[in-house]
Amino acid sequence: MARKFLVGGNWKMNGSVKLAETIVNALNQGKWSPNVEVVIAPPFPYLQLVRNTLRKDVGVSAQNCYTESKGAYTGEVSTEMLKDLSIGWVILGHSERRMIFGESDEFVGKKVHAAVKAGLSVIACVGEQDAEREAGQTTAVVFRQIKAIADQLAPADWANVVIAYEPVWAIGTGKVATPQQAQEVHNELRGWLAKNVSQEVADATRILYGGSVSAKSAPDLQQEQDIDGFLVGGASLKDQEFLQIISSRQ
Ligand SMILES: O=C[C@H](O)COP(=O)(O)O
Repeated sequence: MARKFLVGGNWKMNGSVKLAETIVNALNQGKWSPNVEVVIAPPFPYLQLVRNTLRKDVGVSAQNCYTESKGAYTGEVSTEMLKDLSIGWVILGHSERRMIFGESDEFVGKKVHAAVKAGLSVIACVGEQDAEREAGQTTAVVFRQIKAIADQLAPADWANVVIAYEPVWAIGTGKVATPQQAQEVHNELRGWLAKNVSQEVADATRILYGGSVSAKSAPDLQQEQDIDGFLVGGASLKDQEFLQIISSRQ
């Protein structure tokens, strides 16, 4: 089954009105293969500006949301608010949320459930830390993380979930996983879905790679069978490089 290649740009806590305008203009004028879907994830304050000015065939994503639809949760943003702004996507379980803000596997699973139930599409992140890879625990860690998500979902919910495999040691370090390293884990994750959810879900679910993706590394990475796209951090803030990454796939 053909899975449409997806390139996501996660700005993290970076950007400004000016940068948002620059990236929107570049994407609005950009040309790429119809076989590639593009989603960008600016910080909350820029979501509306970006959604209102960006071409409609490019998705806009939040970088987080809460499990509840409204209430006394100071500082949080609900799925309903995202929908109110016509934001169709949310990134959940990013390693920075897990490590800096202490989000547990279970909490990430609950957020994914809440977002899918609200009708949002989710990019759900998993990935091991350096020491875990060194200790031979990569598979155990990503299986534990994906299980906590799957535990909250019905098989049909997977139609709106994309997995992003982001080894923590490769994020923002310039130390990109080799295509073989990434392919190996993507294949394990797909196998996990086949065994624990269904073969159909395993075949249809897109698994993105994230971690120091650049215009240089993208062409080789995208050739791997189980790499269905990228979640790009730093390079998504550079409009021309981001366009080059999108165009690495035909
Ligand atoms: O969400 C994106 C990833 O954390 C990758 O970030 P990076 O491309 O800056 O390494």
